[in-house]
Amino acid sequence: MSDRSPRNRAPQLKADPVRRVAYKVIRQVTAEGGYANLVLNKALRDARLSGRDAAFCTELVHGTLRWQGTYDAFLARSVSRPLADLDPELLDLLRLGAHQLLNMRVDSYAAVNEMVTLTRSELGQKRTGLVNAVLRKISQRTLDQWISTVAPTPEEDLLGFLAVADAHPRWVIDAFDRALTDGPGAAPPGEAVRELERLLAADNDPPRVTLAARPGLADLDELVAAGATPARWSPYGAVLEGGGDPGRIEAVATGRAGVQDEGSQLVAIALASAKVDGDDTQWLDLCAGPGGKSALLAALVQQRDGQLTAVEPLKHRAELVRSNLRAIPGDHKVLVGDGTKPTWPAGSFDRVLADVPCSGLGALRRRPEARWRRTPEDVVELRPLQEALLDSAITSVRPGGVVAYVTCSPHPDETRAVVDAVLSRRDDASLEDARPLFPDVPDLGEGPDVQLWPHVHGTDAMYLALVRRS
Ligand SMILES: C[S@@+](CC[C@H](N)C(=O)[O-])C[C@H]1O[C@@H](n2cnc3c(N)ncnc32)[C@H](O)[C@@H]1O
Repeated sequence: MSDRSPRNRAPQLKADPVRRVAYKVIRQVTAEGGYANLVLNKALRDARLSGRDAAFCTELVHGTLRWQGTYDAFLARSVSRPLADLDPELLDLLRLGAHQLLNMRVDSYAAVNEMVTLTRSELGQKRTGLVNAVLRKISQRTLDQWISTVAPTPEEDLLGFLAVADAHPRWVIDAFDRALTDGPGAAPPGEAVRELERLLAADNDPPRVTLAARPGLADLDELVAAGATPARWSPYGAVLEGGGDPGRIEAVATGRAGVQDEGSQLVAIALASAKVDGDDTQWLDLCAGPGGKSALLAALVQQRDGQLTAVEPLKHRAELVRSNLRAIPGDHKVLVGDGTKPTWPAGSFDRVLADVPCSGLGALRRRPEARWRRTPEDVVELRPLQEALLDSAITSVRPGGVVAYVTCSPHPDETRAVVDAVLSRRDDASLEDARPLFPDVPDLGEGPDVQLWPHVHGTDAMYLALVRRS
């Protein structure tokens, strides 16, 4: 963020409206479990912030949330009582101040004064002394100096150092390290640490907005004419380099194109392009909400005169699937139901997507708060459902048909471990090499499953295993 003189001005009596909006958004995320992107977009609209003010507010919110755990480690050294004893609203103000002092080019004097003024207006005069004192302490060191103060040295504990320096919970770093060491597309021996560092850095960069032209309804030229650049591998993908509101593009507004990460497009295309002999008209999306992949699959099966059935247990998410399918011709069905309890006969489908609920650790770039909200227990708790859904997907596909097991997480306990466990109990299904279904995509390793990475492919960390029913 560049130095913005209006933000570096002398102390104000009234709180800066942009910082106030940022603070309110952060409160809704940390106290009420809101999703930063949704809450922020609404708050920017309600406060009519645009241009530089909107960009400043976005950086305040995203940066503060992304770096939360690291700032807490610094704050714990700067406050005389345990952080857990601080009022949560005060802690959020301190985190917001720390972000401006350590990661944005805001003048320290201005940052502290603005936060004191904001404290006075939001929490009353009594709290201003503590905020002033703590933020002055924070301002006495640079980010690197703070990291050396609180983190283990890289020689002592490299992953512990990276957890602080790159703002990821330690358990997440351990999982990424495992995936990069022995998962599909593992880094060459000795390279895993460098890869891990690149991955963590990529997670701290906001992703570019990628669009998918729905086959038969829009083509890439139309998106390019609207200012997008063709994506690297998806024949339907285009990137809005400068960001901006995708809804202004007519094809997106009318549902002929959608916003979809290139990795999500690639896994759906991979399922659609696996070789299947015989009938190929009945496709199932077993975990469909909100329906990004359903839309791409429905458009593709429509070109084969076929039909997509999409299943989603949550009514409001099933509505989102319907809305995503609204522009796609054909007799596609959206069922509100539990994918582990099929209401259709076994072997009804030629292709099945099981894009199972997961920790989402592959999409940390787009969800700034997610890394601190998820816990290792989430991964453990999701496991039985993931296994049951893959099992049900295999039962739902006919002999000779294929299942794509997909997660937007590279955590080994959600990817290979699930596939191995399910296949070890079934003698009617086996794993196939999925790499040829990703033509031209580099660095897919030894297979047979595929792991995409933000730092290698610029996509979310999508995982795909291709299972064929015998
Ligand atoms: C990773 S998301 C799917 C994303 C979707 N394929 C897309 O591209 O938009 C997983 C979905 O599975 C749904 N889900 C949860 N439990 C389920 C179950 N028992 N059966 C089917 N779907 C389930 C969740 O509600 C969520 O919408």
